[in-house]
Amino acid sequence: MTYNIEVNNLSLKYKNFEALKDVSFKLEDGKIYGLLGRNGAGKTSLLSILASYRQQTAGSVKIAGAAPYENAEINQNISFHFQTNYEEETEKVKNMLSMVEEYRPNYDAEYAKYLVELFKLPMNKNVNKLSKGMQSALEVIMGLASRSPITIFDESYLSMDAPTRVKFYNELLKDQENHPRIFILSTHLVSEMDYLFDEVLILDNGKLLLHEDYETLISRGMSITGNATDVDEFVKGRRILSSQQLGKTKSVMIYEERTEKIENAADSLGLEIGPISLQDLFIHLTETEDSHESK
Ligand SMILES: Nc1ncnc2c1ncn2[C@@H]1O[C@H](COP(=O)(O)OP(=O)(O)OP(=O)(O)O)[C@@H](O)[C@H]1O
Repeated sequence: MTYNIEVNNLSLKYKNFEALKDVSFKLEDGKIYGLLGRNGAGKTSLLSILASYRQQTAGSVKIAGAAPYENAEINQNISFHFQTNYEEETEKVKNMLSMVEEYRPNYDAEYAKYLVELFKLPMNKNVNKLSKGMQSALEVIMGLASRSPITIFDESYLSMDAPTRVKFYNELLKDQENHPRIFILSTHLVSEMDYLFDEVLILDNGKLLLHEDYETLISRGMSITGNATDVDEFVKGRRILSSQQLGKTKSVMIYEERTEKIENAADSLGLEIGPISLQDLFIHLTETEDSHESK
């Protein structure tokens, strides 16, 4: 069975506040999705609906062709991991993992053991006695070892130190190759994690701003650098994301497909075309009025 996700015209209201507005997209088996958005954009709200922690106010969600809410068969195949408060959790690490094994049909105990050693987690320690980073590692281990067809990490790696996060990224890519499934990774660590994504979804104020293949998205942005007058002439009428000037040299980021025509035009003016990062695109595409004012 393939666990593709289809979301149509999804909306969510908390009393009168509309956290998600008419969101539609499709996610396919075997891909890693990056879910980006400014604080309060609606990422956790959306993920909570996909994982059936919440029910939408309007619209539909279909997973493997059926509505997931209160559907036990589907829900046992969706792992949702977020920054959990484990203050009250007095179980030992090994017991937590045994509990996960019981309700995740694809759980691989051998793989979990390997991950526990990789992340150096003490099996016999109570979960509430672990450091924050170790608790994050436990979340990640539970998520990876469950091998759920849909695995969602909502910033669950945030407390890990940088080397541990890299271990997680490497492991995620390795395991995705051997056991492909849908991963959804919500993150603010855009520049650090962008290489993991097959596709990117950006939420902005509860709306889906874009859903694109990573490579296509990156090829849509570029920086144009050169003599300020020539750069200004070149970018006239194009979608400008940002601009910087140092003396007579100007660099402008634009949002437009990098075609041969553009390359030739820039070349004839002696302008340099450079790539821009997903982080740059994300920052400028989700810029608000107040961030313009603070410039
Ligand atoms: N239980 C709730 N009751 C009322 N409003 C809520 C509730 N949960 C979230 N919201 C609001 O919904 C909006 C979206 O919140 P959400 O947590 O989904 O955003 P997010 O993109 O995950 O943010 P962050 O990056 O800061 O974690 C915010 O304005 C938030 O205040």
